Amino acid sequence: MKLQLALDRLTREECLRIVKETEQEIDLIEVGTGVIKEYGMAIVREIKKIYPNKTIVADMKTCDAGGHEAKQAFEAGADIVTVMAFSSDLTIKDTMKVAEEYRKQAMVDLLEVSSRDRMQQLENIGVNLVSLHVGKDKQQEGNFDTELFSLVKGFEFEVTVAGGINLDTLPDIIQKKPDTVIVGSAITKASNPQQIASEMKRLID
Ligand SMILES: O=C(CO)[C@H](O)[C@H](O)COP(=O)(O)O
Repeated sequence: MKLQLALDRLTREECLRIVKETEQEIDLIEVGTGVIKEYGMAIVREIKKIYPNKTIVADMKTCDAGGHEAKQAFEAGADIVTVMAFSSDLTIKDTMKVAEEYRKQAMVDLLEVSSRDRMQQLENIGVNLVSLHVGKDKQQEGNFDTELFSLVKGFEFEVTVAGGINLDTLPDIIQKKPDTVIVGSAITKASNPQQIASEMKRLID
């Protein structure tokens, strides 16, 4: 199981500091959507240059123009881009096609998807990497709940999970054996990010 650090609602300087403090503990670095909106592809390029051996996720949250946005991120050094599950199949297919051309990956974000029919459609079009995700706003009603795993039960997807995951909720999530756990605020807003990341990594390993 891998640990993905999500950099959201942070300045460039905060991003660089937190990654530096936690680099030994984390497997993947996610450049969050808001950070990309603030700094563009420049920050993806900068982080990849400093950490060439880390897998960089550009959380583009693409919902249209999939091929174009995927190309932008891969050209900047991203290894994985995100595309929304509720977008058109054509958008998802174009994103995956570009990912294949670059020998990279597209991750389909399941935010607000609750239908297993949609999961079947995603499987049918060749999706293999998905993210079970409770969005930041929705977290006001509760953080990631392991009930969400029922959406992917019986499918062969590689599964990542995200949505307010912290040290209290992590043990139950680990029981469900996702491939990757994505953690943002619990690490980035901690007074000692390295300590929290280290405790999480210990639980995951
Ligand atoms: O994609 C995201 C928000 O849309 C975040 O990356 C994801 O939710 C993880 O961050 P946090 O642990 O703070 O919820």
